[in-house]
Amino acid sequence: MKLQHLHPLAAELPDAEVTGVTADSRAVEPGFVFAALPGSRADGRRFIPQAVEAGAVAIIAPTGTKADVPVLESEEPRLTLAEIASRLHHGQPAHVAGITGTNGKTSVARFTGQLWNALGHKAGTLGTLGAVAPGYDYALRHTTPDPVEIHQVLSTMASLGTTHLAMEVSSHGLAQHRADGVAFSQGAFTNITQDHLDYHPDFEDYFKAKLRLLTGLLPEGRTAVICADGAGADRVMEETRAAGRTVFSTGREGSDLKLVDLAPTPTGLRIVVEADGRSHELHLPLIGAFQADNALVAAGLAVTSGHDLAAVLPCLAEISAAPGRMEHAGTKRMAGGEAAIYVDYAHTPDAVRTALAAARPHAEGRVAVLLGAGGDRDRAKRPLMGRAAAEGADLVFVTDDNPRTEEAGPIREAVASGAPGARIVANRAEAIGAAVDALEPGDVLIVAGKGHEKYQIVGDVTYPFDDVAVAGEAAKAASVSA
Ligand SMILES: CC(=O)N[C@H]1[C@@H](OP(=O)(O)OP(=O)(O)OC[C@H]2O[C@@H](n3ccc(=O)[nH]c3=O)[C@H](O)[C@@H]2O)O[C@H](CO)[C@@H](O)[C@@H]1O[C@H](C)C(=O)N[C@@H](C)C(=O)N[C@H](CCC(=O)O)C(=O)O
Ligand SMILES: Nc1ncnc2c1ncn2[C@@H]1O[C@H](COP(=O)(O)OP(=O)(O)OP(=O)(O)O)[C@@H](O)[C@H]1O
Ligand SMILES: N[C@H](CCC[C@H](N)C(=O)O)C(=O)O
Ligand SMILES: [Mg+2]
Repeated sequence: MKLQHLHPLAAELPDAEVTGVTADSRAVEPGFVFAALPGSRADGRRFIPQAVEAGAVAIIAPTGTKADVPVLESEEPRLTLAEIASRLHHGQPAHVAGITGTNGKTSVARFTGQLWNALGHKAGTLGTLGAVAPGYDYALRHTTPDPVEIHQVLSTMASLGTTHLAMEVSSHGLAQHRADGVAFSQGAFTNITQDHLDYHPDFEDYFKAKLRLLTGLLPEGRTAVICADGAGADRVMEETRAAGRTVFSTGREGSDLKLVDLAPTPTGLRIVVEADGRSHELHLPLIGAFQADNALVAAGLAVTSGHDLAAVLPCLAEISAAPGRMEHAGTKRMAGGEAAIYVDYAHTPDAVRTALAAARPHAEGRVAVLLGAGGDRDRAKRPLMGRAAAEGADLVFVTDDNPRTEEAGPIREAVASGAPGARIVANRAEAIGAAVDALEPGDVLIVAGKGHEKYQIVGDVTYPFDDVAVAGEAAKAASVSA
């Protein structure tokens, strides 16, 4: 594609044939445009000489940047990169729902994809679990990858015939304009509570970043499905309406798909929903009351994408949870009865609270929890996660969860400072073993924080580690044989 046709900022530049775009100088090939972005660890402008050496024909960079090749000077270079990536790797599924919120994005994306597939579409998902569509499965390092990767994935999915995509949009992704080149047809907002205050200067900045999906990236006149329950939901709905987008609200406080009753059953949740002036009773094959909120947001996306409620609701009976979200990992069998062990991806204070509340109705005995907190991430959430654990569980084990480049001991101490009486066991496998050993008949254990993750990151090394496998083995080892 011709450089001049790529972007208005290039219209007056000398012409060149462009073969690709990247923000990483190490990935530049002849004919590429290199986006030189000031970052948190490095300044991309330092790598302009290497990029030119490798064959870059133009540079995207902040206003005032000089180079030996033409420069697209931009006040918002990350936005310009996203716009150019979407033009170069053009084509996307015709219908894209963007999903944000602190917790529940992966679950909503997965449910929405399942509903669309059940309704006869070729649907995919993009987010924490990678990019997945019929005939396509691609691993991603980020929930919302950088714009070049987003548009390569979207373009491939479209060429494989995917018509509908449910896409998670993280606050980092929003703050860094990673998804600004995507044409969203619908938006969704699950909830907002504390996370990522290592990256966002304060909660307000985090809130505004998330809101931008609905008030900025989603075009005016489009519909946003919003869970009306929880702190912040009123403001999200108000600002979304004020920005000229239509709100479809769900949950106990919702007015379009209203949850009026919920009861756990041995295999899931029985819910009653009011919609279109009628009451509908449904069974969801999902463990955890919070999953009803996620399922209703997904149902809202399916309905507002053009399906009758009467067609959508029966499909909810067939949905399945994302791996690592209240996933049953094993059962400890003892002389007097059994104790169940679930793995859950709760890694924020609110998610820990929610997961433990979800476990309580399934426990005839005590609720136990095992948790840690990630290194190189929000430090302020650590004692709050500990406190949520102490308040929601009868037994707390604190251990490691991806210490990354931080010293693990102080992270454990910070979590435990919110949970007096917690047992601290550094090694995660040993901690899981100790927690399983402590279980008595009727107890339920939640192994929190890593969910589907198959690794433990210590320093810069990623070791294989799988909560589901380790907990399953521990349950077997601790069980009395029949
Ligand atoms: C804080 C953060 O989000 N940082 C992301 C951001 O990095 P950055 O812009 O600060 O990059 P930097 O390392 O300072 O480098 C600046 C620029 O120089 C370039 N560079 C660097 C070295 C070199 O030799 N040549 C070169 O061109 C880099 O490519 C970059 O463009 O852009 C990079 C390229 O896209 C990302 O890899 C990086 O993700 C870091 C590693 C990360 O861990 N991000 C996590 C926290 C994240 O994004 N998580 C969210 C949310 C998770 C959730 O709640 O679900 C996600 O969407 O996954
Ligand atoms: N609607 C909800 N309300 C509160 N907590 C929830 C909700 N949905 C999920 N959770 C909790 O959050 C955890 C993560 O869920 P999920 O992976 O769906 O969220 P996410 O927003 O995609 O997370 P991430 O930001 O890491 O990608 C779950 O394991 C559960 O503990
Ligand atoms: N997307 C989240 C995942 C956190 C999962 C938890 N296991 C951790 O490492 O903190 C993050 O990167 O903050
Ligand atoms: Mg996710």
